[in-house]
Amino acid sequence: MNIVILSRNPNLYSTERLIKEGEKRGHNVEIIDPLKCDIIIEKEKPTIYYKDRYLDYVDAVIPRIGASITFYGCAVVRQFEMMGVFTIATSDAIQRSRDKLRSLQRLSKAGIGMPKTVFTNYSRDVEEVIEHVGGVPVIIKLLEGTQGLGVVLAETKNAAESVLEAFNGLEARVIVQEFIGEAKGADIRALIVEGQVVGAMKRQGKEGEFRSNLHRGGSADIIKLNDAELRLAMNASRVLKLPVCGVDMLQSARGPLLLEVNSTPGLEGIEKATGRNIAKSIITYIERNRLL
Ligand SMILES: Nc1ncnc2c1ncn2[C@@H]1O[C@H](COP(=O)(O)OP(=O)(O)OP(=O)(O)O)[C@@H](O)[C@H]1O
Ligand SMILES: [Mg+2]
Ligand SMILES: [Mg+2]
Repeated sequence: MNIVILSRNPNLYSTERLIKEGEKRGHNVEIIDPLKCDIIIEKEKPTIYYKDRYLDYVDAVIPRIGASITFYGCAVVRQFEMMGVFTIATSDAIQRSRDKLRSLQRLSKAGIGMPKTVFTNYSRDVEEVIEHVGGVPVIIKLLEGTQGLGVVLAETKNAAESVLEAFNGLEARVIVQEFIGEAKGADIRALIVEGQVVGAMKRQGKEGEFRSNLHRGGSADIIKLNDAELRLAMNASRVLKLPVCGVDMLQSARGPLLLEVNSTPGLEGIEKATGRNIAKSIITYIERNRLL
């Protein structure tokens, strides 16, 4: 099979692992920078031009699209879809998952537990907003943040007010969320392939840090999920139509609460914490499904 990894950086752990496992199984795996693709649209002959050739021989794509190039990256994935190429994440699903508000709205409708969340357009009635989520402390989050940047813990009403004012001044859209103190600075990342959990880790923020992101200095350990956690992870993958994804959740007194679903989950943390070969699971998933 000819497999294309859409990525800007060939040296990332995840990219290297996918190439290695793909080649081990006899596939030709190529990395293509989506920003260097020209999308050619005409009647009934969609194609993609890359460097000096047409990408008309590709059987499957693995999008690894960074948040900063979502628009262009998704346009390239969509073009592959139009060409009948199998993708492990559709352009629509990637785009939807990048917006936390849009995702949470869909997931709440599907009955998935989550921290109570408010989206508001102005900062005047901060008191009411804070009341909606049960009082301070509250979490304030940029809708399109990643790696824990743009996630703020406001411990007092004054702090919440200032943060909301600052984000408003920058015209940055945010959600206000109930702070789940029981999580104690930890969260769970479940890695899903083909709709099933193939590995899970608990990430613990460093001392004094409420964010558990590995990029913020957190550490990770393998964890066995209970039934409620397994169900939540698989439901989230199904609702957002992301058969391959990373589902983040918090453990709370009222059971697991969904934080977000990542359409391009990193493999390094989860493979190292669990000892599982997740790259191989992704390749075998492609083998089983591209002919469907
Ligand atoms: N409502 C909350 N209550 C308690 N802790 C929270 C809450 N929301 C987020 N956190 C903590 O902050 C971290 C970052 O939040 P979140 O995952 O929403 O942001 P992100 O920037 O999108 O991160 P990622 O890199 O995983 O995409 C979480 O992993 C969790 O540890
Ligand atoms: Mg995120
Ligand atoms: Mg997260």
